[in-house]
Amino acid sequence: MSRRTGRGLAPAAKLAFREAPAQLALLSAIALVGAVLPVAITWLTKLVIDSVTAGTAIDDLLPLAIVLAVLGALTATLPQLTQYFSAEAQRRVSRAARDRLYQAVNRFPGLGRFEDPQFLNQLRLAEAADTAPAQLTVATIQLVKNVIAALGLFGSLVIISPLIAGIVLVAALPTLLAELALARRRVNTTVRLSPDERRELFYQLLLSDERAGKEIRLFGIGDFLRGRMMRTLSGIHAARRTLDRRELFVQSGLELFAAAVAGAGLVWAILEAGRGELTAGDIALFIAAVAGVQTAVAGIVSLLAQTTEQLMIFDRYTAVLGAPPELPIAEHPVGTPALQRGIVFEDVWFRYGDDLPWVLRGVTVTIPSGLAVGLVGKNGAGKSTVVKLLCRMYDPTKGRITWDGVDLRDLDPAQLRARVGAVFQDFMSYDLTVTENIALGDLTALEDPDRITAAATQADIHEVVEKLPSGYRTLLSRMFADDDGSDGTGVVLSGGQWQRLALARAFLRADADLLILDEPNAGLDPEAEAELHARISTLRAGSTSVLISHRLGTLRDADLIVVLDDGAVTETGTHTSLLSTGGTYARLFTTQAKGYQGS
Ligand SMILES: Nc1ncnc2c1ncn2[C@@H]1O[C@H](COP(=O)(O)OP(=O)(O)OP(=O)(O)O)[C@@H](O)[C@H]1O
Repeated sequence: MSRRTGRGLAPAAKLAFREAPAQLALLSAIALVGAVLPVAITWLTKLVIDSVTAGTAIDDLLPLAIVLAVLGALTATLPQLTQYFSAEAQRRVSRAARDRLYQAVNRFPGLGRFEDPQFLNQLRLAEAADTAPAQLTVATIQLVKNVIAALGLFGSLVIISPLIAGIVLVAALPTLLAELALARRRVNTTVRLSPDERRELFYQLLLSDERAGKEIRLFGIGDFLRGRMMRTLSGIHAARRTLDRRELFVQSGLELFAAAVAGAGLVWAILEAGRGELTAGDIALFIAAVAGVQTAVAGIVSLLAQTTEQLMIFDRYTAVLGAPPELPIAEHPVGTPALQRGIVFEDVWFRYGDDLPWVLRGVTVTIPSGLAVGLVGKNGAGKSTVVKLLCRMYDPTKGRITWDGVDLRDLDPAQLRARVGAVFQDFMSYDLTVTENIALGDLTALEDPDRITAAATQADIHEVVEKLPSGYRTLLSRMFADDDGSDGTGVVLSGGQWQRLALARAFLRADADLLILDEPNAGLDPEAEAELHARISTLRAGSTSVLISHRLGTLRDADLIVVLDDGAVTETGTHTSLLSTGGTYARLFTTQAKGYQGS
């Protein structure tokens, strides 16, 4: 166990003892009893045998036999008690460990970590490590127990034959080294297989996903995906098989070696007894002590290996917990005041990774406070990226974005986001009730049905909701059943209806300083789209909005239209001024208008 890995033991034990103090204290007490019992039983057995062979009266032997029987019964119950209390400790500690892990995950301010495969591998290992603190602590307690037991039995062996005692001890050394090497190999294999296991999980989820199911069936790609999943699984199994084989050979070899040492010791003891050097009780003590020491040493070795393995896994857990925020958070963030003047992009350059192409190339644009700004551009021009930067999901690679003159980097991201309402292009549909789906926009509305209804009405989904089986309490899911189990099928909305719910979620923040709608009308019919825009202009009159749409007609009333082309702003102006300039906007608009007129 390296010193770096070993350092994880203290925080793991601290967490474990804080979450399950009673269980771990009981486990320690049970372990102590379990450590002393084998030594006591071994010596009592010798005493009984020697007394029998010396012809001691049965009345004197009976109390000894009863004590032995009681100790035997106690020995039999200890494993069950150990199992019960360690399972309970495991549950309590892993619950706390998981809670901490996802608190840490929630603390990452941006999206960068979730697009980093290395971090995702780390996270997958950390997710599997929530049992590590309890396992480590229980293993350490068991380790101490085995050391005490081994010392007691070893002492007994030394009394009979220091030479054999020495041989048994030395014989344990290769086992220890081999088991530690195997433990390290096991963890390295798990780390190496983590990306494959994530991929295998991806295929599994895909094959049972309702949305993917449509394409899978239409294109007939189920067997293709299943084949890929099975190939990945075979690769994982092959790696694990290689490891298992190695363990089989190493461990069988070690077992044979231990048996040979014990056998040789037994032959020696019988020869000694033949020469009258050892009594029958001595032989019984010898056999029990050799077996006991070997079992205890094997236990120590396997616990050390387990501890090493768990510590290496716990290392990944602490790595995720200790990962710094991927966006620098100002030590003393400036409060985010209500937007007065506007948001300014100052020569903003952005790419998603150092080895990826530039997505924004020197964007300089002002979103003046109180105006509705339309963002227009071809697919991949960088519109949604601008939106993500506005919410500070990422920081510009070069340049800066200011909120009333303050760099977004100097603001507290949570405060900034509290001032923004948004419907993203890839908005979420939650398998929750209608109320919950809307209230996620502002959790304070969860207990305020009037606000929920008002937001739903503004998004023009109220009437649809009222017709649902349980109105606003209807569960929108085919994946989960209602809690009361009365409706096993759940309700599914149409694409446009989901989009309206996402709008309602954003409208809960109707007084937000900035409302961003990234193609909120993609799933809406033309009438609904016109109504939506009329409603937004009334609702947001005098407030700042950024609207993205490929249907340029819906943006013609925007106070300012910004055209983005290949990551750069190429035109800005009103609909009328841009049409008269005859640039990209004019070309796109005229093409669309012609399309609608059928000419
Ligand atoms: N998370 C990401 N990681 C890497 N590249 C990305 C990521 N998101 C977007 N991109 C790339 O950035 C470019 C701009 O994408 P963006 O989504 O901003 O365009 P858009 O103008 O909103 O396009 P559309 O009209 O199709 O929605 C694209 O080339 C895309 O491949």
